[in-house]
Amino acid sequence: MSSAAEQTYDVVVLGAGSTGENVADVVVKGGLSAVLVESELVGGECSYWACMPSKALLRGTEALAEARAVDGAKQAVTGEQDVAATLARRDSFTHDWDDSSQVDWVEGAGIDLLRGTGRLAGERTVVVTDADGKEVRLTARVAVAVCTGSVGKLPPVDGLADVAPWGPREATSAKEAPGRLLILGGGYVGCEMATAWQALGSQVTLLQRGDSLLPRSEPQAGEAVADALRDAGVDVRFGVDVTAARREGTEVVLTAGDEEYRGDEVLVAIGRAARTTDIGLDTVGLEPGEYLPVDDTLRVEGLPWLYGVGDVNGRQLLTHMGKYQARQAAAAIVARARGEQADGGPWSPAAATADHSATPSVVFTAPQVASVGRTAAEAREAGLPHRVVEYPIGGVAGASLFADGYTGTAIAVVDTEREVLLGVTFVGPGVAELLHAATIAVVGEVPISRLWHAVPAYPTISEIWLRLLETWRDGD
Ligand SMILES: Cc1cc2nc3c(=O)[nH]c(=O)nc-3n(C[C@H](O)[C@H](O)[C@H](O)COP(=O)(O)OP(=O)(O)OC[C@H]3O[C@@H](n4cnc5c(N)ncnc54)[C@H](O)[C@@H]3O)c2cc1C
Ligand SMILES: NC(=O)c1ccc[n+]([C@@H]2O[C@H](COP(=O)([O-])OP(=O)(O)OC[C@H]3O[C@@H](n4cnc5c(N)ncnc54)[C@H](O)[C@@H]3O)[C@@H](O)[C@H]2O)c1
Repeated sequence: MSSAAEQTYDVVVLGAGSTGENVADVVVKGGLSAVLVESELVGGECSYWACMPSKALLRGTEALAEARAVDGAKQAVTGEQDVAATLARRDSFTHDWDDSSQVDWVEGAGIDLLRGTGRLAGERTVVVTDADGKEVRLTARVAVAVCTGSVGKLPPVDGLADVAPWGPREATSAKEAPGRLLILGGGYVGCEMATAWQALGSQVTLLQRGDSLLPRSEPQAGEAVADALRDAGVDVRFGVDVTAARREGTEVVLTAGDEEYRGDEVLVAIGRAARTTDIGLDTVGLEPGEYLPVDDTLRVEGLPWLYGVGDVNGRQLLTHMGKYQARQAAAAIVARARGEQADGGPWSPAAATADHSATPSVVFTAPQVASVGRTAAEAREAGLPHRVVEYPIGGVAGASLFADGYTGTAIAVVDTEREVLLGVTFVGPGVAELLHAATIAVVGEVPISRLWHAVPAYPTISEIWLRLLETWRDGD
């Protein structure tokens, strides 16, 4: 018999990252009671070891590059980036890894917080163990939302675990730049962290297994980022399959075929795995370690009381998509608690439809890569009739004002039958803020004929939209 204290809520949310916070907030606004269970910091990876610190590390370099690209302004840039001040600014964004302000927000939102490690213990039940081993048994009247996120994967490389490799957490929270940084993986994390640490003083070697960076993006994006990293001094290597790792003194040595790569630290950034190995999935008939299999209302198939939201379902590993899923899942939970329907039909109020074909993302490299929807390769795989339209962003007046010698590319994938946009990618400085217009066009399936009436202000970089439309009309 357990002597655990017992508490009952309408909704139990396991994991108080950006996703869990939003599920709890929306169900409480919908009139339900909710408890958030958190084993580490309220706010999760995004606030402390992912989006916020990484973007804070990158922003100073970007601002300097922007100033240096404008004659008249560049003459005022007479010094180098201040690394200590950059790291201090990063620390201010993570509140020195103190979550009190987020705890205040949780309390203000009318959500209860329970600190400890939660595990499912059968239907609608979560047992939470705190640091002293004390247990609380939580029962959910309506739903349990699992929002435990993801963790960095470690490849099966001999000796890698013994060299104390960095993961994204170490790379975003390091207190100084390592002299030589090896990075395994040329995806989002690898490219952003190579950009950041090379600028902050490390000699970075980026080892990618395949033959391109950012392989899920349009190829032009990976090529532009690889060229820019090389120009910045990063040693970018493709086709590298690391098979062994060891430390020689303080030095890390990676072996790949006949090659050896030496550094002071190695960052492993080869993708993520579901954080579900030890959350009691076996007690409800699910496989530990797997992403949670959910429908479009984020409900786990076959378990009508269980939801899997955010990174933990593996649909789209992005903060804004986790928060979107949280809003949709919470809407489904509230509707169902009221006895209403939440059928999960495309674009309905409780469905995360955008996960499939309209996900926006920005890689904060230099140049930035901002994209939404399908790439040409994805349109091809989906069997959609399409044409690719491309235009150099430097050709518009707003871009040439933004930076002398602006180079960048815009790529639109157009559905040739329906004449709507399937996807858009912008590669270039300052393109992140162009993305939402593209997201609206893709989500709204705005016909090309109507887009001609969406007139970009002159002289902004958004005039790229006109050039894309003209290129489409003129058949390339
Ligand atoms: C370096 C890096 C940079 C990134 N940059 C961006 C970016 O710029 N933009 C973007 O959109 N995305 C970015 N991402 C992705 C983004 O960080 C994730 O998509 C997002 O954090 C997922 O949020 P989540 O709430 O689903 O999971 P998490 O943030 O991982 O939160 C899960 C929470 O659950 C808690 N938890 C886990 N297990 C238990 C348990 N058993 N009991 C109690 N609590 C538990 C954890 O402690 C954690 O607080 C980045 C990722 C990385 C690694
Ligand atoms: N700006 C952002 O929005 C942002 C930033 C960082 C991370 N993220 C999110 O976090 C996720 C995880 O990022 P990530 O960079 O870890 O994963 P990723 O999937 O983006 O990239 C991993 C890369 O590692 C390569 N790889 C795999 N195994 C390898 C090996 N053994 N050796 C060398 N290379 C190998 C892959 O080819 C791939 O390009 C991203 O997919 C994204 O969803 C988003």
